[in-house]
Amino acid sequence: MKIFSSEQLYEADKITTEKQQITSEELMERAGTQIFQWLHQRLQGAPVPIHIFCGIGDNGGDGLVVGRLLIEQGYNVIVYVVNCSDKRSENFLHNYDKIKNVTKKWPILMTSEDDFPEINPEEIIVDAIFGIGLNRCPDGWVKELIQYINKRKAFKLAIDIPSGLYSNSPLEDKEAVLSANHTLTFQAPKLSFFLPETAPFVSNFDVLDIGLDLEFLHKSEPLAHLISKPEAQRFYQPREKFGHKGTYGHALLVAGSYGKIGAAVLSTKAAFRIGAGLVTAFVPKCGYPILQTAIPEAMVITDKNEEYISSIEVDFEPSAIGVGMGLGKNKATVEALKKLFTNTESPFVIDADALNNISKNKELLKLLPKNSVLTPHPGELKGLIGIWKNDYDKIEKVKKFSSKHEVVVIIKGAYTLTVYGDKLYLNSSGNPGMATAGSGDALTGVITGLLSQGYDPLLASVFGVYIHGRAGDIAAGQMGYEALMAGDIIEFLADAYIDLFNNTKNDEPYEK
Ligand SMILES: NC(=O)C1=CN([C@@H]2O[C@H](COP(=O)(O)OP(=O)(O)OC[C@H]3O[C@@H](n4cnc5c(N)ncnc54)[C@H](OP(=O)(O)O)[C@@H]3O)[C@@H](O)[C@H]2O)[C@@H](O)CC1
Ligand SMILES: [K+]
Repeated sequence: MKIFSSEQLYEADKITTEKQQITSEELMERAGTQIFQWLHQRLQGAPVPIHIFCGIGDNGGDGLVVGRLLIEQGYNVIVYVVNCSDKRSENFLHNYDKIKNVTKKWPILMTSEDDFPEINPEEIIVDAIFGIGLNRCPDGWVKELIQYINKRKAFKLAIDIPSGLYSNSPLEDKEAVLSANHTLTFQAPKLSFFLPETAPFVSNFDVLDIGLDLEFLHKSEPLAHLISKPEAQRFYQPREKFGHKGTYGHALLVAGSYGKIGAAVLSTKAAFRIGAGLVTAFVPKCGYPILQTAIPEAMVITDKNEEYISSIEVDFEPSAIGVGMGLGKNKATVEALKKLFTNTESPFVIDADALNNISKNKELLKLLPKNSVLTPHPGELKGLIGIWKNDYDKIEKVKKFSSKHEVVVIIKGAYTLTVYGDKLYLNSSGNPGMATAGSGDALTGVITGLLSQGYDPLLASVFGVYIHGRAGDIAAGQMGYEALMAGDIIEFLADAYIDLFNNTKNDEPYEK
């Protein structure tokens, strides 16, 4: 699914009305009807009071449509107009007029704190104050209204986007954003729904198809791509009937130090489970019996050093190399990395201590082989690009870093973001249970295993992140979030592959 900017959505809106020969009021009626149906399906006529707060732009217009349709259906609706500006939109005025045809209760005009209503916990709030047309930070009594609503325990449903949030630019004041329990957004999710600073205001969301012009949406280059099952299905490369283990490559995992040999075990296992033909682990001497016992399928080469890696030498040309998991920061390890990056042609996945070592020894950056995949968590990312002002600044910095060094950067998080030059890919699978030791090692093994089978670095990253998250989701479905361990993600990679083509079950991409 594509994620568009607000400018693109306005353009789509305009083109749709022209091509479909409908008025923008008719398009608004479509949008409002979708929200009404969503609510009606769930409420089934329940007499619960529904408080609809409407701004004076088109988001407010949507709120008025929803109000009218709910009143017509016999619901108990109270409509408020948050009268924050004199410039009411035409669509707002049109629907303001129309609502008086269905009720004697004229919308309540709010102009100050004195107008804030009493709202009980079991009631419902619909937020139609500001949509994608927000053009400055809410202040004064409107900001106080947002804070007042946030303090109410009633269920809060945001229309299109929680009021106070920009769809694709940074947050200015987190005190001036409505904190929704659910968001219903039109046509395409907004970039702010996925970034750590802004996503919590959105909670869960559904995308409502309001029939914007498909041709325009198709040909427009989006801000980002959201990856869920349909996209992942297209990325999958089927195995050949006459393939042999050599067809699927020979992956090398360079990992582990004394006390952290588990990182090598996890990444090696994951590379196997994702389908690499052969996998060799390169570990310090102390890791030898552990690896050979834990994974009989793997080959093991040891460093000459007992406790950490000091010189990486293998007698074959790996089809892909994953490096960094549990390596430690020993000087000799840094030297070994330098040599490895300089002398190897194979595609790389660079993780954990390899990233930390690069951050501390920036000369290593120049040695990074082109098209390497870097998998930092936020702390490791800071080491690479420095601190950022906000999530949008972070994205710009990572784009620059990716272009400059010609690498793929995977920023791990609730919605893992893969950056390749100007291109952004947001992952929809995964869950909080995966915030556990070793799940990053599993991801590195997965991507290395995919590279080794011939997936190109960007595809291996985006597909690998999805399938790793999906394995975590299926695992969590069986054992819950808390009990989930990294080893379980690896075991469930099998189910994630099978699930890829099981179209009977929804992969619930937005339930975070
Ligand atoms: N495009 C689509 O696909 C479709 C879009 N649709 C809907 O339209 C919505 C966009 O509507 P929109 O453009 O009228 O903007 P909206 O969000 O209502 O707010 C703008 C108003 O608020 C005001 N204002 C802004 N900031 C403010 C502040 N801090 N404090 C106070 N005032 C502030 C600003 O006033 P002004 O700056 O002029 O004073 C202006 O009047 C979109 O989210 C969706 O719900 C659907 O109906 C159909 C398909
Ligand atoms: K809203």
